[in-house]
Formats: sequence, C-alpha cells, structure tokens
Amino acid sequence: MTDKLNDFGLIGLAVMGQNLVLNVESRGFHVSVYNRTAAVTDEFVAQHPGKRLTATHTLADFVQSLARPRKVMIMVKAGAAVDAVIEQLLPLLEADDIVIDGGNSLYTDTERRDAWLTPLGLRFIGAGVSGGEEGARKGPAIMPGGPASTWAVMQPIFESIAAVAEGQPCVRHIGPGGAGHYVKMIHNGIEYGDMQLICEAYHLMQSAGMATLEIAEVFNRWNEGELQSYLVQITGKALEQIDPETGRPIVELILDKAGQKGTGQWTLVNAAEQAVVISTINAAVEARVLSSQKAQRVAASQILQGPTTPWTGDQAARDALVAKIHDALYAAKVISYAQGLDLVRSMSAHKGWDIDLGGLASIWRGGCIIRARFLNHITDAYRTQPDLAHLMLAPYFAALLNRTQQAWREVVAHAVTQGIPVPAMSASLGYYDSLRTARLPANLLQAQRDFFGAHTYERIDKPAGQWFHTDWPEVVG
Ligand SMILES: NC(=O)C1=CN([C@@H]2O[C@H](COP(=O)(O)OP(=O)(O)OC[C@H]3O[C@@H](n4cnc5c(N)ncnc54)[C@H](OP(=O)(O)O)[C@@H]3O)[C@@H](O)[C@H]2O)C=CC1
Ligand SMILES: O=C(CO)[C@H](O)[C@H](O)COP(=O)(O)O
Repeated sequence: MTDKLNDFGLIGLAVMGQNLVLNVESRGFHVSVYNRTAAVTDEFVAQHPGKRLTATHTLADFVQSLARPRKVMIMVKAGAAVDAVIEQLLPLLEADDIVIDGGNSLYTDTERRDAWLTPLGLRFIGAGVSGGEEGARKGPAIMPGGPASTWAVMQPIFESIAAVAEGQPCVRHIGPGGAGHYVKMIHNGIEYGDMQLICEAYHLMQSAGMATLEIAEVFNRWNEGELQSYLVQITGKALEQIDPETGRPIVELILDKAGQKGTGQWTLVNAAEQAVVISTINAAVEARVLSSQKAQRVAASQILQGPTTPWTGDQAARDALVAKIHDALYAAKVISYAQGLDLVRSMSAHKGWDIDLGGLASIWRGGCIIRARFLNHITDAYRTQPDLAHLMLAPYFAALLNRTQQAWREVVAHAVTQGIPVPAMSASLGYYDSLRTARLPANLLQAQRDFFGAHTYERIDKPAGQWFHTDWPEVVG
C-alpha cells in the first residue's frame, strides 16, 4: 500500500478485469486491484512491475486505498457474484462513492441493484463493456447506464480508455438505470445473428466443395470491402489457423457444439415481451441450441433423408455462388442489426429511456465485437432521420436490400434445394418479405379466430376500429 490514494479501483482480475486495469493505468491513472483469490492479484501485479498498480488483499484495504468519491468497478462473473461483491462492499463504502458493474449483467438485475444502492447514498452505474480481451486492453466500446450526474464523474476515465472511431470515443451515456446493460444485451443478440450468418456462409461454401483455406481467402477478401468487420476479419484468420499437431486447419478439428452464456436468450425473452420480431437473432440462438444436441443430430443423420442430387457446379458456377453468398450475407446482416435496433427503439419508448439510436450505432463503430464498416451508414441513417421507423427503410439500406435481394433469394433457394441449413439467412429473408408485403394472409387468420372463438375482425371496406362477427357454419365431428 502507498500513502497516495488511487483514482480508480477494480474488483475481479479475470480476462476482462486485468486488461481493463492495464488500459486505465496506461492513461496515467493510479489503480487499486482486488480479486477474491488473492494469488491472482499478486501474480497480476508482479507481472506488471513499475506500473501505477496497488495490490490489495482485503476489500477494506481496497476501499481505503481509493480517493473519494471512490470509483469502484466490479468485473466479476455475471449474476450472484456481483451481488456477493456488493454485499461485502456496502459496510465499507461511503455516501457518493460510485460503484460500476462492468460485466454482462441482466438489465433487470441492474435496475434492482440501482434501487438497492441509490437509497443508501451510493451512485451506481451499469455499464456494458464489449471488445473481449484485446478490446479491454486497447479500447473497448462502453455502454454506461445510470444517472447523468454520475456519468459526468466517470466520463474522463471512460473516454480515455474507450476505442476511438471517426475521432469519437466509443462510449456515451446510454440512459438511466438498466439502459446500458440493456443495449449491451442487444449488442450480444446482434453478435449472435452476425456470427450465425457468417457460419452459414462458411457452410454454403464448404458444401460447394471449397477447402477451408480457400474459404479463408474469401473472408479475407470480403473484409477489404463493404462487409469489412471484426467478425469477418477474425473468421478469415480463424479459418487460416493450422493445428500444429495434425497440420490441418484447426476449425476442421473443433467440435461443432456451440456454447452460450445467456445474453442471446435474454434478448429473445425481451423481444417476446415487447412483441418485436427478431427472427434472425432468434434463429441464431436456436442454431446454437441445436448445435449442442450433437448426439441427436448424429442419430437423425442416419435416419432422416435430404436431397439426393449433389451440386455439381464448375469453378465459374462456384465463383458466381460465392458472389451471391456475399450479397446474401450482407443483406441478412443488415436485418440482424435492424431487428436489434428495432427492439432498442421499442424498449426505449416503453421505459422512457430516450436512447439515441444514432449515438448508439456510433459507439458500436469501434472496440466492440460487432464493429463493422456499415455501422457508419447506420449512424448516418439515424442522424439524418432520428425518428426513422425502421433501418430497412433508410434510403441507403433500402437501396442495398433492393440490390441484394435477388442473390439472397437464390442463395436461400440453393440451400433449401441442397438441404444445407441456413436458419438465420432464411429467417432474415422471411422477415424482409413479410415487412414488404402490403397484404398478408392474416385476413384468413382473423376469419379462423372469429370462426372458433367469435374474436371478431375489422373489414377493409369499413372504418378502422369497427369490429364484425360472422355466423360461420357449424362444423360437426
Ligand atoms: N470474456 C469476455 O470476452 C467478456 C466478458 N464480459 C463480461 O465481463 C465479466 C467478467 O468476464 P471475465 O473476465 O471473462 O471473467 P469471468 O466471467 O470468467 O469471471 C471470473 C472472475 O469473477 C470472479 N468471481 C467469480 N465469482 C465470484 C464471487 N462469488 N465473488 C467474487 N468474485 C467472484 C473470479 O474471481 P476468482 O479468481 O476468485 O475465481 C474472477 O475474477 C462477466 O460478466 C462477463 O460476462 C463482457 C465482455 C466480454
Ligand atoms: O459479451 C461478450 C462479447 O460481446 C462475451 O464474449 C460473451 O461471453 C459472448 O456471449 P456468449 O459467450 O454467449 O457467446
């Protein structure tokens, strides 16, 4: 312990915590660190001699090492661990001290913690942090929620550590209470959609007989163009990686069972509650679930049949298919972001958060996992039209979808004909077609509801709000 009181303290020295601490320290701040397992604290500080770090072994020492108002960031496993840490901090903190939960907490937990801590005179920020290990160290996107006055105190530190895109730090105050963790949840939902769509593009190319390294080249090339994004970039690099033991691309040896920690599922639950359609993200979450049922899939592959005619395209046909997959991926990716932002729009109105969608898109342009060149266009779309009803209707995206929709259809049709599962790509196309269809068959659905339940219906030839019932024929048996 030194006599000088430190500027910032962080609890939880796993991947994210360690890298955030190094990032904060590199901006000239003095940082106190604490981890439940003390050996981790000692090892971490020992690995970084000469840095402005103070190792503490009790939470009392940790709190006493900080200048007031204390700025304490919690970066532990989401869920009960956050509550456990807060419980231990409570007797040690004083009025006006600031507690920041930077983990992937469920936004309703953040609201509960806000309602718990604020009456005690503490100030609470729930901040989503994205960027993984590298982002945390070099510059993440940060999505803080909580009182604007508390954000103002934290702003200098957060702006100094955040990524920078187009000259702007990738952090901004999102809104009160759980708003920050809410948009981080949606970020992750979009991340799920994006990742699944990329995997479907890979599967389509693999099924067309392309070798893993050829597919890597395609993703590397795509990353030079309008699909440029962190996830496309790491996909090219992942596909290139050779396993030293076998000499084969490592992805060919990785078991096809996807994990998930919960943020995607939370997004689905919220979308259902808000009655907002996020079918691409839904398909992506379900694809992870089905992937995890490996034994069942292997058994079914021996029983259930698919198409019998294999695709026999030559090199020119394959190149043409790859070009169409590019367009299908871009179009479907737009739908994933559009659905996520539509959900934020709905929830922001429901909660009175007043979230600036252009501002949100602008901080996703750097540091975070879903950063992508086309987020510049999303930012512009909402800045030009802050009340934009749906991203698909912005002139840039409408033109893009009109340009790519034919190729997208052909790719989905190819997948269906070949029996290649493309749940996210086809769900996106179904969403696109539903939204652009002026008259859907819901007239028949209303007739069915009225038939069996006298639920009534409106008519196209009468004023809206007038409800009718038909005496349908009796059905026997
Ligand atoms: N990993 C990533 O890429 C990203 C993670 N996040 C989120 O950031 C947070 C931290 O993630 P990550 O760095 O991966 O770490 P983990 O989620 O793996 O959590 C491990 C840390 O939590 C501590 N911890 C666990 N339970 C308790 C407890 N009951 N009391 C006190 N400390 C506890 C551990 O301490 P100990 O060493 O004693 O076990 C360790 O420091 C999580 O909410 C995660 O979802 C957000 C963005 C990206
Ligand atoms: O928040 C993150 C990235 O933004 C974390 O990496 C998170 O773990 C990703 O979710 P999942 O583990 O469910 O794939």
